[in-house]
Amino acid sequence: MRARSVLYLPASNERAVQKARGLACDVAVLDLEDAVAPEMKAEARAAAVAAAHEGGFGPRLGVRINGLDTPWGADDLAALQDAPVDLIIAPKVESAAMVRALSEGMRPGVALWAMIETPRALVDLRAIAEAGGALTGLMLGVNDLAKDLKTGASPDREPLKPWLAAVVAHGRANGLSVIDGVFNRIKDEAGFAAECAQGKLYGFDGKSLIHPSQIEGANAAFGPSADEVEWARKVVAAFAAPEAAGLGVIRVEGEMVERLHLAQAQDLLADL
Ligand SMILES: CC(C)(COP(=O)(O)OP(=O)(O)OC[C@H]1O[C@@H](n2cnc3c(N)ncnc32)[C@H](O)[C@@H]1OP(=O)(O)O)[C@@H](O)C(=O)NCCC(=O)NCCSC(=O)C[C@H](O)C(=O)O
Ligand SMILES: [Mg+2]
Repeated sequence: MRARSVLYLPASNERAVQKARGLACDVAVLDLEDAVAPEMKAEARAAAVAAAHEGGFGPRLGVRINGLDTPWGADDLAALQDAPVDLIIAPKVESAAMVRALSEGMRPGVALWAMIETPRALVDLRAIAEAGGALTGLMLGVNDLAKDLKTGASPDREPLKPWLAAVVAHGRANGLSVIDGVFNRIKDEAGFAAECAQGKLYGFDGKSLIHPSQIEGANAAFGPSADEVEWARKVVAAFAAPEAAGLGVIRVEGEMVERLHLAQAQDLLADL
């Protein structure tokens, strides 16, 4: 299922919760972690459970819980046991054991996305990605990562590039969804578009978002472009032609095309 646009909103913000119901994001995530002040944690948890029961959020609803090593994480997980959510997002996952502990506390059928946002998670990325259980996705947390790595500011995320590639590689190797991190400058449309394009280039399925104004750009950037759709149709048509019967490789508009490209084209068209 598509996850081009993954919109966070504080579960404690009633107005944002209401607004999210009418938005075109692929996943809405009610946040219980960093967007909620410590004194509001219990109230936000109850609001998230109530909002989930009320429903109306579009394709998929997730809740980002607090870490199990905080005073709130276990209660968050327990409160979500009977709530109709599709996804639980766990912040600051640092080990396979953490993935297993989270999975054991979840209702079967609910998916887990692990946030990769600490240096320890980078070092143990392989074990986390291979942990199994309910894990179906990796989500980059660029704010925490930049803070803990002590990287400098950079217009094109220069210091994070190895980790963008590593998260995609470990995610793909294990059949997981891979979601890029947030872009904080809400008004910087050009910067956001450039970062979406970069995320797509690295192989991410979609982007974490913080404001409704970012949804349309993310859906466009992480969906196939008109040119990609046109090319996919040409590849499928070329392999369907009688002269391609029995061939593993053909030439389409001057380019070598193999059956792996046919499979890629068929996948792209199936997702439309
Ligand atoms: C960043 C914001 C606090 C800005 O809020 P505000 O100034 O109120 O925005 P607007 O006035 O432009 O809002 C216009 C309307 O849109 C609604 N709205 C705003 N944001 C959202 C949202 N995310 N989802 C749904 N609806 C939203 C407002 O309510 C207005 O509605 P209305 O008045 O009815 O028209 C705010 O955008 C915000 O809180 N964003 C989400 C912040 C968040 O969840 N952060 C935590 C996740 S990101 C993170 O933690 C990163 C990661 O862990 C890492 O380490 O990198
Ligand atoms: Mg974070």
